[in-house]
Amino acid sequence: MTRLRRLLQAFQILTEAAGKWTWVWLGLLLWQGLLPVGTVYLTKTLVDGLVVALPLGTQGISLLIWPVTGMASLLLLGELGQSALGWVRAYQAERVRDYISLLIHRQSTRLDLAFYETPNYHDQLHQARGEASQRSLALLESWGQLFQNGMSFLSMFVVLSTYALWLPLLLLIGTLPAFYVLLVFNRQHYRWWKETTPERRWTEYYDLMLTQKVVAAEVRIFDLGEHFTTIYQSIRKTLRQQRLRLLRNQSLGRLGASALGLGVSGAAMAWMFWRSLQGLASLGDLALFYQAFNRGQTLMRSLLGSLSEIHQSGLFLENLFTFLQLEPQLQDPKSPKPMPSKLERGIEVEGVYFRYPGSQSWALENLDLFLPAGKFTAIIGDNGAGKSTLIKLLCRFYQPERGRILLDQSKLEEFSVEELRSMITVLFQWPVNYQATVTENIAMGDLKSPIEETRVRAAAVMAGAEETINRLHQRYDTLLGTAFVKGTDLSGGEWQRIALARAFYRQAPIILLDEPTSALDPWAELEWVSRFRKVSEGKTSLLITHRLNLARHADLIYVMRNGQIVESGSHNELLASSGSYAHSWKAQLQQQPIAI
Ligand SMILES: Nc1ncnc2c1ncn2[C@@H]1O[C@H](COP(=O)(O)OP(=O)(O)OP(=O)(O)O)[C@@H](O)[C@H]1O
Repeated sequence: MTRLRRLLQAFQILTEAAGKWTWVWLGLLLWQGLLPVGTVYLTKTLVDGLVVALPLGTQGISLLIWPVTGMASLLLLGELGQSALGWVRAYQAERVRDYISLLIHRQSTRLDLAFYETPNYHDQLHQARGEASQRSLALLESWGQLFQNGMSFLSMFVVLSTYALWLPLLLLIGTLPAFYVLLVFNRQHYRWWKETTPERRWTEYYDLMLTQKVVAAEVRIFDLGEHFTTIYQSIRKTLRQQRLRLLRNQSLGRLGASALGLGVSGAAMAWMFWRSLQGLASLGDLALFYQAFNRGQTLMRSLLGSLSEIHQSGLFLENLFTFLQLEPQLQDPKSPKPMPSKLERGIEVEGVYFRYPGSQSWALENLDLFLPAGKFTAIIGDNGAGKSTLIKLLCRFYQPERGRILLDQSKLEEFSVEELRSMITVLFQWPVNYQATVTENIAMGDLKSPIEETRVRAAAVMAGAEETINRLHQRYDTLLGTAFVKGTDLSGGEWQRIALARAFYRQAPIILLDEPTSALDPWAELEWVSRFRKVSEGKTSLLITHRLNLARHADLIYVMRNGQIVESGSHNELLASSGSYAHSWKAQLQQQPIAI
């Protein structure tokens, strides 16, 4: 029942994708489906006409004019129908492929970030994406064939039942073993395909390691090419052997089933010859029977073949539907609170505990902190202290397991996720280098409104990216990245400035920056921080950094360790308290006299 519902769902997707062309397609299939019975009848008329006309010599020609003209017209119309069907199918195929990609892409961006943390999600995505459009098209094709061949078979069924009712049944029985073999193989193949998803994803991973620019330099210097190739080939070998074994078993099964089918048609033909020898059937009857039985058998085979294809495609499409039905866990409340346009009090994090999905250890453990509205706060801390995790929670990519985060005294989950995120601009620790022009790279910070050149330039100035941009051959119109023709690459620090400009382009009241200067030199860093103070005036900003030189400019500094705040205060207060901040500050002074 579920399977039937799934098949109807798949059909619905296909009609949504192809629109009115689905009906044109069905009309053409009906037409093509009815053609064979017409041909069979005309063959009988022609043969019977020939039997009468031949003894009359040339005078008998008039008896043959209609059957011959009819036959020629049918053949011509058949060809026309076939060409039209080919075109409509190609059109549908394109639409269906794009529509399914659209569904998958929309769903991928709708789901929580947490989904990306689990291998299960990647398997599901791989399964949904890998075969979805291919299988939907196969389903479309199979339905078409089922419909067309079903029509033809029904008409042949009527023709054959005029000789004996058991003949069509014999056709059915002769094809059943082959159908059974197909069903069994479909299941085996699907099970194998699903179970080996992780292996196939590993091969994709090694393929990327061998072909992508980001890893090309390391692969060469550490001579990893042969290592990755060997692993790739070894996984592929196992997969290949398993699949070939499945195919070999299927071929053997199919061979046995076909032999049985041949036996059945031989018996039916023998019966008909016997009848004609007894004078119970004319020559035309014999020709009609031969054609009808022969075609009937082919039709029956492809009919059952289509059913088996539908069964198989249904199995594969199950993954697409499972994926499309995944629901984000972070849902908007029924009636979200209106978002304040400006923060009055600030953001409070109270007793927050958080573990990443599947992880046993706390990334944040009883975290308490306050980001005052309109102030510049900095967090410093060891690697793995939980600083980036805090940013992810503030953006509501995840939900704390315990504790709460308040924005102007309302819990984050009381707001709509989209509205909350539009209040925040973020520079992540590893920003994305988009293969797009400089303007687009910056304007991607806020594509909700049309791109404004003046805003783009202002953001570039704020991020200290203008000098770099002015050096580029087409300035703001230069395509960044080298994956496409005419693209230009930037240095790590230059890319970071572009990403920062993107963050500034979005004029949001909350600014979260995760190590924004990690790729900048110390001189640029100091210049950057004084500019940032001006840019962020009146905004609630949080800076995560390992550089005490930057943190010291903040109104409030937190020191984080093992998911907790261990020290807090202004630069001077922290120095006076002689804790780990003061200790690190002194150590840094001794090591980096130039940077201060
Ligand atoms: N996606 C993840 N899944 C599981 N654990 C994670 C994930 N991301 C981070 N962690 C773990 O959570 C803890 C906090 O990580 P986080 O990235 O917040 O540290 P951080 O303070 O930003 O470190 P760094 O200074 O190195 O950037 C670490 O122990 C880390 O191993």
